[in-house]
Amino acid sequence: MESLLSRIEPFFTFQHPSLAVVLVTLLALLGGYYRFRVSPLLGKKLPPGSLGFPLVGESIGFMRAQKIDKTKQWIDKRLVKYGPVFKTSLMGSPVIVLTGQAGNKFIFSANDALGSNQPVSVARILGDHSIFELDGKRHKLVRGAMMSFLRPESIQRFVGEMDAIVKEQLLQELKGKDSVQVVTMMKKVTFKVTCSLLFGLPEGKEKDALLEDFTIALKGAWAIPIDFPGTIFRQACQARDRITTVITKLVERRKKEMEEGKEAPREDVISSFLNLRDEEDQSLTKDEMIDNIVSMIIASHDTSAIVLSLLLRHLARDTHVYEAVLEEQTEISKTKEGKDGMLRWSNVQKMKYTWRVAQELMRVTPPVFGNFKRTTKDTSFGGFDIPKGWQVFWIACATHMDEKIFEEPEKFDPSRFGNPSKSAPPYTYIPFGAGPRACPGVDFARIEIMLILHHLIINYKWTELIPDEAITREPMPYPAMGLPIKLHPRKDMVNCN
Ligand code: HEM
Repeated sequence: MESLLSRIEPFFTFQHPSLAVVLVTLLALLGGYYRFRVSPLLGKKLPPGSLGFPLVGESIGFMRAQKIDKTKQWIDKRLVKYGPVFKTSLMGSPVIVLTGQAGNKFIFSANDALGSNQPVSVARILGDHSIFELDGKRHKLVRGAMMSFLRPESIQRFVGEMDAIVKEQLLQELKGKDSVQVVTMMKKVTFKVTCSLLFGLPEGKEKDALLEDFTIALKGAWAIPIDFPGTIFRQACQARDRITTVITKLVERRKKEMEEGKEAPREDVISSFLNLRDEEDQSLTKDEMIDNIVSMIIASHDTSAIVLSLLLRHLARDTHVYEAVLEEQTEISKTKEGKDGMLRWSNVQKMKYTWRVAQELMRVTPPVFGNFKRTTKDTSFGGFDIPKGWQVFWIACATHMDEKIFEEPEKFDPSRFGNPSKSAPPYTYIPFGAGPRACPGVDFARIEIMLILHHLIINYKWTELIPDEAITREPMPYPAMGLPIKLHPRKDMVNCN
């Protein structure tokens, strides 16, 4: 009997135990996928669209379109095929794209079905405690600390200081040069302004290395989240780790100085974070501070650098707008308020036409293409179900280039702004987002952009060295070759204000 049993072959045998492990794992994954991804969707009316391949989704096509500045076309193709609400999958998450004024209003107004939650790659770079990930009381607490520096009343106090940093940096970047690469220069200047005014970061090699790491980290924030040697995402994660080390040292040094009773020359974001207490009198954790410092640096310097680079590109091509900006800035330079020759808040308030040019530029080429929210519960919009846990994506160009909202949208026309008869309806002009999570840095950015442009146009005319240089999005829209320009000085930078 025993020998008989030993001769009976089981119905199915595994020659290799590892094969069994693989099969069981696959079945478990499929079971999990069905239970968590498929079964909650049964019976729901999802918007039309394609989720593409697992994990990768439609990210490759989307990113390719970004690279050649054809993202609007990528969106338009889906708008035509599926309508104003459609589904896709980007950067590792299923996404519902909402377009148009109603879609924007649904996303931007206080809506308890929508929370903040970025795609996997963005969250890894900004950190789990970033303001972009926070909701409710914690979001209000951190945003309040940032706003204490970014509201107009606070900025007014340091416009002169900002002007001095801008002049010094421009002088350093431009002195003795007859050509310059605009993108690199603008990144350096805006990084210096952010780091000095908001964080008191000292000059030196560490600061230069930090700028390079921020550039790498930002590229990876919108990459496919494959953490494998050589991928953009892996490089970005490594850059983020190096950034964490530097900022941790900075926070610890400042904490020690505060404990020793040494006051910072001026209160900045780090000291404000260190002094912050929640309703239970608890301070922010170290990770909360680091993630929010990183988020603020990423949110602030690259966006302003883009607007400035694109402004210089536009002004080199559009003589009419260039002359009008020059005229306004020349007038302002004659009536500077500060006895020290620095521009002040009131001077910048007079730069009305120049700011309208920047606003029109951000309509045509929004620096932030769009952003993600995540549903905290099942919800619906436009007759479609949006399941809990899905990403919802708003897109600026979908309303910015809509001819029903902006007459002749392809035409560059700064007079759209400041003309009440042409003013855009709510939730349609959204380069800074809208609602309770709208960009808190809008005034900081406006002042910084106006100051930098003032000094450049008062001192130089410029021409592009690469005619018709294209735009690429990485994910921000930069001139593809960094916008090299030839400088034609009006007078010596050193003698001018
Ligand atoms: C031209 C420059 C800028 C543009 C176009 C811009 C655009 C935006 C956009 C579109 C959002 C997202 C809104 C949303 O998701 O609903 C945002 C958020 C944010 N921006 Fe800006 N930004 C600029 C400059 C700045 C500056 C200079 C700072 C800081 C000094 C800053 C700090 C932030 C922060 C902290 C958030 C998160 C707000 C929150 O979640 O409550 N930004 N910005």
